Amino acid sequence: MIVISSRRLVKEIMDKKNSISGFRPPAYAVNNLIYKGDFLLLMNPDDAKFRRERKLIHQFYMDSVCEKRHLPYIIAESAQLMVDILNDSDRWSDHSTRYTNSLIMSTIYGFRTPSTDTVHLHRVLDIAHDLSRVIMPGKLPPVDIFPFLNYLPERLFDNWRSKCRNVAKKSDKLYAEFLDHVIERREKLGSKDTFADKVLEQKGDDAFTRHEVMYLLSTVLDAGTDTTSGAFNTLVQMLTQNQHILKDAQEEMDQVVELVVDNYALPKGSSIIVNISGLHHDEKKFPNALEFDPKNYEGKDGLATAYSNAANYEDRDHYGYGFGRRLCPGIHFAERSLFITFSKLIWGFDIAPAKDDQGRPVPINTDWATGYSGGAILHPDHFQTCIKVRSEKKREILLRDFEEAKKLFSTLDAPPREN
Ligand code: HEM
Repeated sequence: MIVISSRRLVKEIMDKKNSISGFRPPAYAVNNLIYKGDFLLLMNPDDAKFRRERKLIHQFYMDSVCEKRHLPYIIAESAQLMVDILNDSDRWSDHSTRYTNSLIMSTIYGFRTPSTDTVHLHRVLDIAHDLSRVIMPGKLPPVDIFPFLNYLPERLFDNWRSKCRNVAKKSDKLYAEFLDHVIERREKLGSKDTFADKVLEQKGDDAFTRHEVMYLLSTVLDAGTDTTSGAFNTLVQMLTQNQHILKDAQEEMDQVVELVVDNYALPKGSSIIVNISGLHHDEKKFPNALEFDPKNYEGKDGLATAYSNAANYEDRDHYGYGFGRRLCPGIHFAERSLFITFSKLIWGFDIAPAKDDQGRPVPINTDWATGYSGGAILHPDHFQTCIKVRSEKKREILLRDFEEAKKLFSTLDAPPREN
């Protein structure tokens, strides 16, 4: 096992030698028992299916498509997010989950998640929760390292096989229902130019099996949901704790936005772990690395896409979207989504620490070792914050934006009913 904590080595190994470093170690339980070989994140770059899937994702979520097709949905969904926060600020985090789920669902399947009560949202979250409980470190026997464990009765290891199969059953049911909704719609109305339509339109050698389609779509759904809401929730936490940064950002926004709202040998087969946290806390690069300080990125005015493949490793901004062969194919989409929601939030709202009975700010645990948890993606643990609209005029603009967004929402399907 090799751990990399240097920008230069990330460039040399993960980017330049990506035909070697983009492989994945085996993960029998998840890959075979749950996803039956159809989980993109565990596929290897020499697998033709990996290349076909990444190509389709890239084609549908690349820069120009985001700009033309997806941006109106990002703007419309973020308008609802702002109004949801306006009306129900205590549940801002639930609303950010609804936002990310609805946005990606509408691009994949052509129906949205209008409220935090929408049934399919809870079914998606429930499966993600079951999955993270099954794969939590220590829960599965290390069959990838000691294959003989596979031959021992599963009851010795907390019935791990049955647990994986149960997750697969629940997940198969949900993603089959989503897919059938699209297939039925295509029979009646033809293509709605969603990601599912594009995948179903693949012909001949490029055609996917039903199971492959279900899990290509669900991978994009999962990869695009928790990641984006995790970033949003962490921003709210950092702004709650760093009032001076919020004020500076609001001042900047008010000036601009009142007009428009809108040399190592790597043994073959080694597992390489890029120490992203270490890279982001490198004191040579960021002397105040433990502070939330956007000034560390001063002058980097482009989206992360602009720096993700920088020839000089020192020019890269951050590694949040990965690197090389496995660079996040949703980067163009996610960047627009985060830029728009972050800007609207800062422009429209004051975000301040909640106060206790004696008027003292309620402390927030931002220790990265103890204050964050989750499955594959870490989110801040629950914290108290107080979010209030900055002025009546801003409230009016946010409500007006939402009325405009409803026109676009009416072109999408109603969420399918559970079978
Ligand atoms: C803030 C938001 C996001 C962040 C920080 C993020 C980050 C990442 C990272 C670090 C990886 C590489 C994981 C690995 O090496 O195993 C990745 C992979 C991936 N991301 Fe994203 N992502 C985000 C949003 C999205 C969105 C919106 C989509 C879809 C539109 C998406 C689709 C994917 C897919 C399909 C993969 C798997 C690629 C592969 O295995 O080769 N992501 N993402």
